Amino acid sequence: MKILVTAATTFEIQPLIEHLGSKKYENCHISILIGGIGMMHTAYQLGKQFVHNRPDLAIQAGIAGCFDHSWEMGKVVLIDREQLGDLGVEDDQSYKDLFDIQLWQPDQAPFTNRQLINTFADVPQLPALPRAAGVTINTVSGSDRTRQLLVDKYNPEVESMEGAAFHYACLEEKIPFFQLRSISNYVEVRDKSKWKIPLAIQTLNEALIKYIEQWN
Ligand SMILES: O=C(O)c1cccc(C(=O)CC[C@H]2O[C@@H](n3cnc4c(=O)[nH]cnc43)[C@H](O)[C@@H]2O)c1
Repeated sequence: MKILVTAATTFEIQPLIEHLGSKKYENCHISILIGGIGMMHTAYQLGKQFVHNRPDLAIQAGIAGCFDHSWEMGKVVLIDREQLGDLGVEDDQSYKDLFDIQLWQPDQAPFTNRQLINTFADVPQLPALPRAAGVTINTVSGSDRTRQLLVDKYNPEVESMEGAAFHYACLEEKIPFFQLRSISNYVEVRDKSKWKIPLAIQTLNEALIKYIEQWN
């Protein structure tokens, strides 16, 4: 079993990297790919990786913002669907995405009804974690206007900068996959002092290590 673990930055999966150390698992081989922040880097790195070293399972792990203030920081979720939050056109006061202006069709592969859905088919021993809807953007949302636009249009629970690119690449290549996100902040008017990045990294890596240890 070849498992690829990918993250935007080394920082986010450093505890996993240290845990793996020189460990050898009998039943699997784990590769790490640091793909960089954002969709462009992620798509390029994954595309290259899948050509040269196609995994049996791909896992994307990272921190993220959440829209619901009742969620606790450090909550870890599995993303079961992704949408692109800022690929489109401005039309005076309104924003239209590529489906709205019919450049893309709602069910064009690998989209289903405008979404990049993970059915988790063929994922072995899927972690029993809450599932959530993701939206992926190029600019971390930091205003009430943008937050409301995304909520009204996509009804997301979690925001990241890489999720949709990962879903797209895995769906296109038919590689079983799952995306783990740990909440580091609320999507709100930007106040970096409220972000809980160390906590989110800790809980993210606990979930990752728990999953990987099943193969020991
Ligand atoms: O502004 C800063 O000083 C700063 C310092 C460290 C990290 C950041 C980020 O914006 C992290 C982006 C990174 O983490 C994911 N992430 C985390 N929270 C969010 C969010 O609310 N919206 C979108 N992405 C988020 C993202 O996937 C990136 O990989 C800033």
